[in-house]
Amino acid sequence: MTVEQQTERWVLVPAAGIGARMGREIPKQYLPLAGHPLLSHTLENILSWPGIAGIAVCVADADCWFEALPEANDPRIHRVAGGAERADSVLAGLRYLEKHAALGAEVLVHDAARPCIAVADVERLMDGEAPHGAILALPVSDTVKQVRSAGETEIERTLDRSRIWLAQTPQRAPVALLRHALEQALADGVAVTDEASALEAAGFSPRLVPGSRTNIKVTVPEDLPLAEFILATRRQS
Ligand SMILES: Nc1ccn([C@@H]2O[C@H](COP(=O)(O)OP(=O)(O)OP(=O)(O)O)[C@@H](O)[C@H]2O)c(=O)n1
Ligand SMILES: C[C@](O)(CO)[C@H](O)COP(=O)(O)O
Repeated sequence: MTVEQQTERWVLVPAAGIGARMGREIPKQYLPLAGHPLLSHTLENILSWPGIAGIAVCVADADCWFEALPEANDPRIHRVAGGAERADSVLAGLRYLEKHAALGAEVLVHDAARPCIAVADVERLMDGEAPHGAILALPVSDTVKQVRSAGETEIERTLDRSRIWLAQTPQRAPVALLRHALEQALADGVAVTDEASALEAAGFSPRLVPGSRTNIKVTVPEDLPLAEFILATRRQS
């Protein structure tokens, strides 16, 4: 008889951003969404995911809102100091996990700003092995244009959209592998806007798992009513 070893699984939530594109006084993760702070929705959602050992939430040093969230008292939730950029916050969280999670543990990195993630999508992402990482993503459905440089509006060419996917979170990887890859990528000056970018820079090819359009990243003011609509529709179904 073989005894299956269950890999310990943690969630890391980067929540130390300032939400500049939202243009409000307080960071977007604390703005009210359907009567509760946005981050409360995200954490409530994560707390319902199956088989999660703990959740490291990376918040800014000067954050004075986190402790007021009801979820902050949940014993599975651990507050970690974030960093200047998203990648710095994730790296701080990974270093925390290397001290507190079991050896060989896996992490699901999920943006605080994505409160509408569906549990069924997370379960699909967690299905099977992912030794080199796996991410939720969406194949693009629009025609994709490229310009010569950022800010320009003159089209240079149309890209082959059959090969283009939009990255979402959660993004899954072994903690140690991702920590090494992210540290190296930052040291090499690689632009790391998600976890997969760091793994790619290290020569790995993380797997794409089709996600859902409803897993929006709340970024600009128009996203708030959209997120409220998605959450309300889900409660009714
Ligand atoms: N130094 C940072 C910057 C971002 N994030 C987090 O990374 C996620 C995705 O980033 P984004 O949506 O870009 O959030 P902000 O950086 O806050 O937004 P903006 O770029 O508009 O300032 C968010 O949950 C955000 O809180 C973080 O933990 N640490
Ligand atoms: C990680 C991410 O949500 C995947 O789409 C995204 O890259 C975060 O980017 P941002 O520049 O921090 O908005």
